[in-house]
Amino acid sequence: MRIAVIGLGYVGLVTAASLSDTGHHVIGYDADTEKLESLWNAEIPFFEPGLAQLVAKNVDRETLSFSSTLDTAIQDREIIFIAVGTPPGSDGSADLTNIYQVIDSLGQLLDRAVTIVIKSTVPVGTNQAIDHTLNSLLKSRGLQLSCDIVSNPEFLREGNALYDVAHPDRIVIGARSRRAFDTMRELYSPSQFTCPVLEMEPASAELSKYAANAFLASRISFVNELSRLADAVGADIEQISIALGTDDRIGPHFLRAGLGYGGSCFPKDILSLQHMFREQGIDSALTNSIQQVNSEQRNFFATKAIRHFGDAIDGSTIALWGLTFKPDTDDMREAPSLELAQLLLKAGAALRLYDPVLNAAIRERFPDDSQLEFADDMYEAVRGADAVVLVTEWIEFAEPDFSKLRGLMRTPVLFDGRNLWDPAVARSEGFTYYGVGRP
Ligand SMILES: NC(=O)C1=CN([C@@H]2O[C@H](COP(=O)(O)OP(=O)(O)OC[C@H]3O[C@@H](n4cnc5c(N)ncnc54)[C@H](O)[C@@H]3O)[C@@H](O)[C@H]2O)C=CC1
Ligand SMILES: O=C(O)[C@H]1O[C@H](OP(=O)(O)OP(=O)(O)OC[C@H]2O[C@@H](n3ccc(=O)[nH]c3=O)[C@H](O)[C@@H]2O)[C@H](O)[C@@H](O)[C@@H]1O
Repeated sequence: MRIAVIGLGYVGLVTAASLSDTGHHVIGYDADTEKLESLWNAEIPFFEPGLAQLVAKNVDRETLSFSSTLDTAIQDREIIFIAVGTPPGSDGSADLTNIYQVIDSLGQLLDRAVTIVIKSTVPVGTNQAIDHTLNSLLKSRGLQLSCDIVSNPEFLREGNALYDVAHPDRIVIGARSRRAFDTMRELYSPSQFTCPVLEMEPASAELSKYAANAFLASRISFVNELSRLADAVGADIEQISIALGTDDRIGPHFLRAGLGYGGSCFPKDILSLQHMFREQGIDSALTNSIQQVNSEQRNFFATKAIRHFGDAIDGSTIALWGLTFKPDTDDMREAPSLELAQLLLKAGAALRLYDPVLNAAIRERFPDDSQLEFADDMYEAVRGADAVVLVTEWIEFAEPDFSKLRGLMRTPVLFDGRNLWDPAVARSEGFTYYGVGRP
């Protein structure tokens, strides 16, 4: 099928590359000209494993290309995906400015009926409102055509995005006509999509996306809250998570205690969901507490370091390993490292920061502070340090050379914010070890 993808961020570019790889013909467009320049130069503007190769492969075989104008991007297309950002507004609701910019332009440019697919995460009612806006714009131009608006929320995880898009657990389609459902089924007909295709009303599709993210986030907050009790009573949250996860009714995923979730989506989508509850005048005590528990978790963990050092934290040097919100991405949106760094700096520690994908954009996210410096190597970061705080569980941190580490550090103390290391091994190597909810 002939497809346009508008918005080439994490979701848009992965969608464009993956659909082109299944044999569809895809043209991508983004309002950010620098992003397009990089793509024309075969550079991917962000880090996602495997994406550079997939883009290059499909550009080469001419199933994927990029356009500098919306007008050319949508010419002769059957389906137009919209995957622009929907960041949180000041009241927590999703800011739909980017989406409506695209819809207004489409209202001026379209001269044929197409299927418009909303991939961006949008509050309930948005698809219906877009339907009204776009089709009114077309009508005001004297055109007798009606575009189908389809909600097709995305469930990919950064760092795992190509796999997730190629092997989804389900495909959710919210539409109002048989024609739209059939177009989407044809789009997802390539044999790799063996999962259930769920057809529903757009409102249910929109809310399914928020429900999934809030539910996953609630599991994380639940284990994190429990980890504080485990810490206090000498129980081990890792063993408790296994005991929980082996119950078929619960399942093992998203039960890892740590520093809480970050990223562009859980925090913003929960704010947006809270806003929807407020708008309807419905109490949302459970949803409200997900985010509250999450931010408390950073304090809970920073307090371990602050208590360990006492007054001596002023004058101490602490290395932070892992800065991105999770491994295998360079995304710093709502990364726990940002909050943790602030808390430790405020307590008086000097910080040495390292991340495997450390780049200028990551450095810029931290305060310009004489007490904070960056290291280009994980061991360089710990030279003369009084403690290491493991913030993001990149694979390269999984099995450090403990004896080298001990030799480089001033005092051998580990704060393992992701329960990545075996406490018994760390202690046998001569380290004082603190995890999350572990005795
Ligand atoms: N990042 C993720 O893992 C996931 C994100 N989502 C949702 O997908 C949407 C996009 O998220 P990301 O890809 O992370 O955002 P992003 O910020 O990485 O990319 C958005 C892109 O849209 C472009 N854009 C903004 N306004 C535009 C316009 N008027 N015309 C053309 N391009 C425009 C921006 O320049 C940017 O390149 C959001 O609604 C998000 O909630 C859903 C599932 C997963
Ligand atoms: O809407 C979105 O943007 C996406 O949000 C999440 O994906 P993502 O944020 O990329 O990454 P996750 O793997 O879900 O991790 C989110 C955060 O939770 C944390 N986490 C995850 C799992 C866990 O057990 N414990 C835990 O603290 C991670 O460290 C990370 O900070 C969802 O998993 C995707 O399904 C969804 O499409």
